Amino acid sequence: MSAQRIEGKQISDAIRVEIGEETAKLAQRGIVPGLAVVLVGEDPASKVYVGSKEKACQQLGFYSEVHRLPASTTQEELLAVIDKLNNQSTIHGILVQLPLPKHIEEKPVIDAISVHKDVDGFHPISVGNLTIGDDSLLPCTPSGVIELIKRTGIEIAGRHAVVIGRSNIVGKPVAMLLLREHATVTICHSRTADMEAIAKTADILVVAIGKPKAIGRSFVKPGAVIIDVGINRLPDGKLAGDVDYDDVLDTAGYVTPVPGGVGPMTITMLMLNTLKAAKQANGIGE
Ligand SMILES: Nc1nc(=O)c2c([nH]1)NC[C@@H]1CN(c3ccc(C(=O)N[C@@H](CCC(=O)O)C(=O)O)cc3)C=[N+]21
Repeated sequence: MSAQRIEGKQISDAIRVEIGEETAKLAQRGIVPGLAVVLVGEDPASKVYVGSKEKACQQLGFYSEVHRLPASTTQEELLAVIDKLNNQSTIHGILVQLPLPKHIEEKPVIDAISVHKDVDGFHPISVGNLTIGDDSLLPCTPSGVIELIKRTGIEIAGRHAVVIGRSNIVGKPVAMLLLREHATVTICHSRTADMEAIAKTADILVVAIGKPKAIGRSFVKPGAVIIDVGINRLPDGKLAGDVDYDDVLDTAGYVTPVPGGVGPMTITMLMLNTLKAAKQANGIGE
């Protein structure tokens, strides 16, 4: 038996159609969702991602601004750009592309973004709201993971979900979201003793460790749902996930590909957050 491939690109396209319809309705009331992306420096991968975000905005009829700042930009200059965007009424979402150059501290920059415009969901208040179950803008990759699972028709409640990785941008928030969906959640990381044995008890296995093809079939319970968050550029230029896709195919029940899995969902959830922020700024509830 071969695992079913979860087509992230197709699911993402379907959600974008829904976002486009909502955006058209808002346009009739004179509301246009606006996203500002701030890119500091010349990281080639970041440039590609920022280009995809810009394209998604165009496709959906959003207003977008990209602020391309030189690598020499100071912390103060970056904070001044954020302050301006916080106060700009045409902008409902602000995303500062990470990683930032080494001379800029991440925390003061994230803290400076208005919680109402925090479409990355990285602000401490957004993280706190997620943790206590209050409404907030959810981090894009983690909410994309949940959407992929739900829209594939997979039940989360009562299942054992194992998250491999404990980063603030993926591992921790995806664990909180799975908990909110009533999974029993285990988080594994570099100090976990016998990760293989724990992973093998997972009904849902979410992998976000940033090591190409690190997770093979020896980590997989037969029939398990595997969500691969990794995007690693191999020396030959190809992309690989953190999961060895071909190796797990005969054991898993469902598996996401890379590319075409979680990646496209991340950008779609960013668009959804921007739409939500625009509605909230105009006093329109969910
Ligand atoms: N403040 C901030 N927020 C982010 O959300 C953020 C960030 N910084 N820094 C970088 C990471 C990475 N990221 C991706 C988004 C889309 C794809 C994506 O669409 N990938 C496609 C194509 C990949 C390709 O061909 O290069 C796929 O997986 O199929 C990947 C990665 C957002 N990030």
